[in-house]
Amino acid sequence: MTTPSVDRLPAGPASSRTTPPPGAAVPEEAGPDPRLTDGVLAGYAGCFGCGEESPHGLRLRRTGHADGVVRAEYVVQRAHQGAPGLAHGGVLATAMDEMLGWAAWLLGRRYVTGRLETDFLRPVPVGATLHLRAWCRGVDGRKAYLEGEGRVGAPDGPPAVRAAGLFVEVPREHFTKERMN
Ligand SMILES: CCCCCCCCCC(=O)SCCNC(=O)CCNC(=O)[C@H](O)C(C)(C)COP(=O)(O)OP(=O)(O)OC[C@H]1O[C@@H](n2cnc3c(N)ncnc32)[C@H](O)[C@@H]1OP(=O)(O)O
Repeated sequence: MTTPSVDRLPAGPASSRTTPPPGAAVPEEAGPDPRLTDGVLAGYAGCFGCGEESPHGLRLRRTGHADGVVRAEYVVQRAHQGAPGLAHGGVLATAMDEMLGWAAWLLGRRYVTGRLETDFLRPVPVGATLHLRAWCRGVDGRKAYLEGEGRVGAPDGPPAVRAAGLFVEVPREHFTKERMN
């Protein structure tokens, strides 16, 4: 069995709900502002995507950002399997959610995922390093439109996952009002 050629797929997974409307501008990157987080999310160690205290988490490691593109690496762990030896699709979607979230927060406002769309292009083995990137395609009021991809083995390796998301700006209280403890 062969892996389908990604060249025959559409350029991105975006539906109309994750495509910025005409005229939506891409704002200047504001950089992570510690005042936005109030200690709630900045480098939150318990984060399943990036936290060091999440034992089975993805532990995404940011490798930098420039020109509006944030980059990270993710090494697929045994705890992240779906089929034997291969990453679970939901885990890969989580990695993309995290990446798009970072790209949104770099705009200098608080965002949460409203909608996440994912294309899975090829299987990703346990032990492989996924090279991830994400960027903003536009902002329209409270809505930010993000895109990203993950490539296997190298930044220019074969694409394994692509995502598009709609993130919605929320007030600080969003992160405290529904907490159970
Ligand atoms: C340094 C920190 C780094 C952080 C990285 C974090 C990465 C991880 C990110 C996450 O996973 S966040 C957790 C998962 N997401 C959530 O828990 C969000 C749960 N949903 C909500 O809280 C609310 O539904 C939400 C804040 C998204 C929207 O509710 P609101 O009442 O504030 O707004 P509203 O429903 O009026 O929607 C605002 C606009 O967004 C649109 N919208 C909202 N959800 C949508 C959706 N799913 N699809 C399409 N459009 C959507 C909606 O139509 C509307 O468009 P218009 O302004 O044009 O009318």
